[in-house]
Amino acid sequence: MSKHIGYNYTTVTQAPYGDHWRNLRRIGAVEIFSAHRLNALLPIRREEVRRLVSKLAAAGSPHRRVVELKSLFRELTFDTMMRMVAGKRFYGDGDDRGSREFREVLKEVVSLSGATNPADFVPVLRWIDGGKFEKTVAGLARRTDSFLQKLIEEHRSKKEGLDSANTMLDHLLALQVNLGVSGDTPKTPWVRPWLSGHVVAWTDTSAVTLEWAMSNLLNHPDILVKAREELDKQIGQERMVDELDISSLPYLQNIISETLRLYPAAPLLVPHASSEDCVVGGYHLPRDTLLLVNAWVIHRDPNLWEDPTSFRPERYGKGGNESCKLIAFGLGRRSCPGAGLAQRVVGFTLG
Ligand code: HEM
Repeated sequence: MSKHIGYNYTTVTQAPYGDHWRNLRRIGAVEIFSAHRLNALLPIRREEVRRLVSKLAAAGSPHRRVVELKSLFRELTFDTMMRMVAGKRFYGDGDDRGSREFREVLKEVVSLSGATNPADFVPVLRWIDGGKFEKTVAGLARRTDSFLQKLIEEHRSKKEGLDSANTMLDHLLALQVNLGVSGDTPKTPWVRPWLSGHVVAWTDTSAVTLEWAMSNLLNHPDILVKAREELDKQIGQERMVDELDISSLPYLQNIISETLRLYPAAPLLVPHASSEDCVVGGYHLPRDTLLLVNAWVIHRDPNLWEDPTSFRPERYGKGGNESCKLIAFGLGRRSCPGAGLAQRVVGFTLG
């Protein structure tokens, strides 16, 4: 995966700690994930959440009907992502052949990401598998790359119909020009890896979290009632919640934390590798050892959590340090740079 999808270990998720990784993170922090940039893209998120609400209202009327939320959440997060990144939708009015193909490719990439290839751990299996896994991944990487290249060209030529003024891609391209870099060539291979790394990490994580949050709310009617009461008190029934209101909804935030604890979207985080000999939890790890962190188990450890398998948003409100024990976004320098954005999108949509 890291060789092909990860542009030979140069995406932010796959790059080893060092100058290249630091540059990618810095570009993200300053140009993309700063409060200023995220606020500028708020109208997109607001419009996409409104579209979801309209779809739900249309699907549920005139009589109560069953609505399949999973695909609606996936559409919402995917379109929000692609409009913020590239200025166009990939479902709805953007549902052409190219968009469908890209969605399919990304779905496969995500399903093969993480720790799914046994040959990465037992190299002899590579020989038994006859290189089939690698060929599949190399094919997916080629398709992803040609799609991203096309997107970059569309933005460079300011293709008609693109809402191009303030997208992440335009900021990245402007930065390339400002840095005096002539283009996204093999010598300066960072725009496509930047896009690829972030789009893959973004795909599904927020949609899965939304799906679990809704499932938990529906399975715990008492918690749903409390969440509604908080909304009515802080926002009122007349008005739609705005992303900016989320900070006044602590109970809703606790529901998201509890969802991420019991159902972390990346249950094994992202595989880490030791850059030098070290000791973790009393175990000696030689340099270059692959380390998987099982957040799912840690989040359900009875030594750390009271009544660990129950869904109890109240556990965060007692002035304790429960939320410090959450590692759903990782910890330290490799922790998720999209955590703030994800929490905004999930909170806003639930609200
Ligand atoms: C609920 C949503 C999300 C969850 C639960 C999540 C979780 C994670 C986790 C667990 C990691 C690995 C941390 C580690 O191994 O220490 C990670 C890394 C990462 N995430 Fe997220 N993420 C989410 C949304 C996003 C979004 C919206 C973006 C981008 C826009 C994003 C971009 C990234 C990137 C680029 C990395 C790699 C960071 C690095 O290696 O330096 N994530 N995420």
